[in-house]
Formats: sequence, C-alpha cells, structure tokens
Amino acid sequence: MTEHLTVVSHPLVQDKLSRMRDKDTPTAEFRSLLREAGQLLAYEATRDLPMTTRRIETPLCEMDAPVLACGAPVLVSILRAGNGLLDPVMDLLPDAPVGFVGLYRDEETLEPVQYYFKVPAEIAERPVIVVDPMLATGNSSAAAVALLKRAGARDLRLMCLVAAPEGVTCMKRAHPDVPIVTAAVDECLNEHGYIVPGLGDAGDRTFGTK
Ligand SMILES: O=P(O)(O)OC[C@H]1O[C@H](OP(=O)(O)OP(=O)(O)O)[C@H](O)[C@@H]1O
Ligand SMILES: O=c1cc[nH]c(=O)[nH]1
Ligand SMILES: [Mg+2]
Repeated sequence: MTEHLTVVSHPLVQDKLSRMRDKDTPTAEFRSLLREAGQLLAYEATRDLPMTTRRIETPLCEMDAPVLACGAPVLVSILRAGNGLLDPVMDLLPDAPVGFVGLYRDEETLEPVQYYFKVPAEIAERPVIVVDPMLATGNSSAAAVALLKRAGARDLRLMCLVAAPEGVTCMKRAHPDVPIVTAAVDECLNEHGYIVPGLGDAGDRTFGTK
C-alpha cells in the first residue's frame, strides 16, 4: 500500500456507516452493520497483500493459480472495540493467526492504558492488519503499533471505521510506514476526545454497555 491514508468511499460502506452513526440504531443492528462494513473495509485493507502462485489442477488442466504469498496475514484487535471489526475479517481470513492488544483510554489524560498483550509468533514474518473502529487522538493505535513493532512486526496496516484528522496526523508522525484504511475522516475531536460527528463510543455501542 503506497498511500498513507485510504478513505473507502464505496456507497455500501458509507450507507452502513451512516446507519451506525445514528444514535437510535440499536446494539444488534449496530453490530450487524459493523460486521458488514468490516468485510468491505477488509477487502480494501488486504488489496496489496503479497501474492505468489501455486501449481494446481482444475478439472480441465494444470495452472499456476494466484495465492497469498505468506499465508493469511496476522490480525490484531485493539481491545475491546476492535473485536467488533475482528469478527468480519476473521470470516474472510479463517486461517489468520490473531493477536490482542488490550488498551483503554484514560478519560482524563486521553492516554492509553495497557492491560493485555498476546500476539502470535507469525507477527514477525507476515503482514499484520491492526483493527480498531475508532482513531481519535491516535494515541491508542500509535501505542499498539509501537508494541507490535517491539514484538517484531515489520509490515503493518491499520484498519478503522472512523478517524479524526488528529488521529491520522498522530499516526503519520509516529508510524509513517503504517498505512491507514478508514471509511471516514470526520471533522474534529470534542473537548472529551470524542470524534465529531463520529458515532459515540464504539465499544459501548457494539457491546451494549454505557
Ligand atoms: O485514538 P484514541 O484517542 O486513543 O481513541 C480511540 C480508542 O478509544 C476506543 O477505545 P476505548 O478506550 O473506549 O476502549 P474500549 O474499546 O474498551 O471501549 C477505541 O476503540 C480506540 O481504541
Ligand atoms: O469518538 C470516539 C473516540 C474514542 N473512542 C470511541 O469509541 N469513540
Ligand atoms: Mg470505549
């Protein structure tokens, strides 16, 4: 992926995102929409995965068929809201090894607090797709990517649903080598660090908490 930022403007993605933004969309529908949008975003986030060929035999003849060069990429979810995007990507890449970075954002400082880290060994030799629906200040994603690099990851990309300009700038400064795929870059952050217009707290809306 050569672009640092890809905004997926596809009508299906935009329509689903608009329905997720609506405060009256209930949890079950929000979750389904996140699943559907996640599959479409994954299509874009996996566009540049390295390919090779494998000799196979169709019922008619032999051919060199295109296959993923390194097997499935490693998926990493930033807990907890990342899990809502992880599910649809796992559907598309059922062989993918999966890691988790547990982070929550301190409400006062907006700094991420780490509480969990577990990633598969393949992280050092395969492309890695980090998933988190919200890129707000960018502090959580930047911290997660730093932890993953420390664990050996070299080829990373971040897939999110809604980004703030501040988050994109933060990631570009901290990790210019990590492309971002998102459905939208919104206007700004409010005084509490929430994306405006955004969709609220993605974790709460996905899991029905408050
Ligand atoms: O870019 P930032 O300013 O760091 O904000 C984005 C982070 O905030 C949300 O997580 P949250 O802290 O709400 O944790 P949760 O997923 O457990 O709800 C979101 O899922 C991101 O991880
Ligand atoms: O708008 C925001 C910002 C951070 N985390 C969220 O879930 N939503
Ligand atoms: Mg949250």
